[in-house]
This record gives sequence, structure tokens and C-alpha cells, in this order.
Amino acid sequence: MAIAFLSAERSKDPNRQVGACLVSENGVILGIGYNGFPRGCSDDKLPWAKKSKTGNPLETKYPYVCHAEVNAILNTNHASAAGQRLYVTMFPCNECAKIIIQSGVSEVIYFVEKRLNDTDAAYVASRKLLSMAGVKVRKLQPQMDHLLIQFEDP
Ligand SMILES: Nc1ccn([C@H]2C[C@H](O)[C@@H](COP(=O)(O)O)O2)c(=O)n1
Ligand SMILES: [Zn+2]
Repeated sequence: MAIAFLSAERSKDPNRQVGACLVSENGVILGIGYNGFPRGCSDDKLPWAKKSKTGNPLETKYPYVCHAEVNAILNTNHASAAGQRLYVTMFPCNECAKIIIQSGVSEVIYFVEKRLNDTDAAYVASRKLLSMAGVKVRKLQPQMDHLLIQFEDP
């Protein structure tokens, strides 16, 4: 999870930085991702706004941004994520849940949930899909509340 948090630091999303880390059954790191625009799509040419002043959704980040979970899965060299665990700083949305399921991930370990109530359809649908597909889901109970990384000569 600490690697997922580190990865989230690289996100350019001014409102929310999400990180994910895919590990094998044996705990070997296979892929890391954070939320960002697709490769070759410049951060300077696409909007990071949550809302558009004109009401045009194309002026917001949502149609363009790749979620951290998808990036972590796609960044691995493995054709299938079968048996693997995905650590993610935020509970996955329904679109990510579909990809998590289809790629064969066995377990999702998350840190926080975005949804504020039970009516947020994307997160309710996500839970429903993950449960139906038999993907284990659990909230991390961290054994530490921070991790210090100090850049100095060892
Ligand atoms: N599980 C998730 C949920 C969200 N994201 C990304 C997508 C956006 O860049 C950001 C959410 O923005 P907000 O609506 O809170 O301003 O987080 C993700 O990567 N994984
Ligand atoms: Zn998502």
C-alpha cells in the first residue's frame, strides 16, 4: 500500500491523487499506476477541471483520465493477473471493477472509500460486481500511520 501511495504522488490531478500497486501471490510487485491522462495526451492540453463552466463534459477531466487501477494492471508485463492482489489507495469505481475482474485479479485491498453514502451508483455497482465475480475485497488495517522516506547517503 505504501508503494500505491508513493505512486499516487505522481498524479497531476489537482483534486485527487490515486495510486495502485499490483502484486503476485508471493508479494512480488508486478505493476504500479496512478490516475492520469493516457500516454501521449498532454497534461497541458486536456482539462483537469471537475466541472465545466458551460456544462460541457468535454471540458472536464472525466472523459479523458485513466484510473490508477487500470494503469497498474496495464503496466504489468503479464498477460493475465490471475491470482494477483491489487492494492489501491481508493476503492475502485465500477469501470475499474470490470477490468479488475476480467484481468483475473483475486483480491482488492483498498485504503479509503470515496462514496459518501450508499447512493453513489458507481461504487455500489463496483461492490456488486466484485462480489458476484468472487473477487475478495478488504479495507487495509494499516500497522503504521506513516512512512518516512529520507533522501540521504545510506
Ligand atoms: N478508484 C479510483 C477513483 C478515482 N480515480 C481518479 C479519477 C480522477 O482523476 C480522480 C477523481 O476525481 P474527483 O472526482 O474526486 O475530483 O481519481 C482513480 O484513479 N481511481
Ligand atoms: Zn475507476
